[in-house]
Amino acid sequence: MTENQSFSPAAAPALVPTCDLFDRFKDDARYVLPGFHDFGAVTRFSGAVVTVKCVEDNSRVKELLATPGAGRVLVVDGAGSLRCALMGDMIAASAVKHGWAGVVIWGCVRDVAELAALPLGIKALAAIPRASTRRDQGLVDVPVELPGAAVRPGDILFADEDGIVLLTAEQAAGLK
Ligand SMILES: O=C([O-])CC(=O)C(=O)O
Repeated sequence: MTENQSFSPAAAPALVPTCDLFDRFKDDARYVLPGFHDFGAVTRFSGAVVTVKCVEDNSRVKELLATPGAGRVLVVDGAGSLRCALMGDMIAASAVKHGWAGVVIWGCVRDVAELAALPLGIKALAAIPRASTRRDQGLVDVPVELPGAAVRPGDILFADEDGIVLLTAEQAAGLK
């Protein structure tokens, strides 16, 4: 168990609109560049970040989303690969069952009709039927990149229809 996995749901961040976060923090906040789309039934979500860095191998994504999420958000740095999906309906259903607030994937998903019915925030680049090949590769809880924004474990992510904003835990604490 890592430090982040002890994150308490009672300390969940407020659901502040991303545009309000810009108005407050300006360029002291981090903004993910456009290109992500909503695939889950939840389009507004926030939570402390857990990270995975993996390329065309969703071994770590599957494992992590089968552990208690406690309202956190999994950020998957898939290097933007459009060649295969890093999450489908089975893994996403597991995330719901385990209490994750959302999953942001710099890469693809599949089973999008089923994903659209799940009470989970899901932002990804696109859909593709092809699944990834599990080779037991991938890094957990490391600094990762999304387009336009470096992401560290323990950051607080806010997502809504306007996009994705990242704050440090210290910045987010000031919102309360
Ligand atoms: O198993 C996978 O790699 C992705 C998938 O189809 C699922 O989550 O249902």
